[in-house]
Amino acid sequence: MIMKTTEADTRIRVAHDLAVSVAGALREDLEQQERVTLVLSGGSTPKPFMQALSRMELPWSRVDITLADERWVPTDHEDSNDRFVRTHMLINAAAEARFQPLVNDEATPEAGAEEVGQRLAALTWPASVVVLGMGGDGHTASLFPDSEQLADGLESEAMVIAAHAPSVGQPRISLTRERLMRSRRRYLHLNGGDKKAVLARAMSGSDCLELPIRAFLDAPLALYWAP
Ligand SMILES: O=C1O[C@H](COP(=O)(O)O)[C@@H](O)[C@H](O)[C@H]1O
Repeated sequence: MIMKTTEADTRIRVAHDLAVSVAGALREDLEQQERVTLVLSGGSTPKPFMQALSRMELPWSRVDITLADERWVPTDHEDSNDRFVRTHMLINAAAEARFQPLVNDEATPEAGAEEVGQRLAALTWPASVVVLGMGGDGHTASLFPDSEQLADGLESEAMVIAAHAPSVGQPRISLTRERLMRSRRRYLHLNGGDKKAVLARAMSGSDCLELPIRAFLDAPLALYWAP
């Protein structure tokens, strides 16, 4: 369920509002525990959010950052979420944070998933914050409606799954729904009327295989949206 909706008239403003909320949540948890885990999404939407968050004052050396999903491409590839995080998040004050990538040197996500899962298992769970995005087809992380691995990603108790979808070219690796839900707070960051309409459609139905974002609407989710 959408517990709280924060809207702003510009994408920069909503990105800043989200960064303030995430920083506050991390600070709160860092008062209680030594390390915290922050799970971020790739795609184009999070860039101003990451840049704003990177400037927030926090004990960043105690923050572990990882991703909700990744393309199985070299980390210098222009589509790499790893590269995106290093460019837009691990800068300014947040350069002190530790980053845990979702890729390794294996040729495929199937071959690499076990090692990635072991590394992620060593982080602090539940994660303090998961920031999700959503595509126009209702996918979130790399849980795509046209993926043969979707049902597994929604039901498996594994840390990660290898994912392939005809709608996207590159093989992917994705945290499962179970792992993304293993978090104290979840935020959904969207821009544009089209995505708002997709979310409204998701909220009025129940088939998670049609719109995978539905699988995250049965628990509190805070929406951050700008036109
Ligand atoms: O492929 C992906 O798409 C979604 C949304 O991306 P955006 O470019 O529309 O912001 C993203 O949440 C997901 O992590 C990413 O891998």
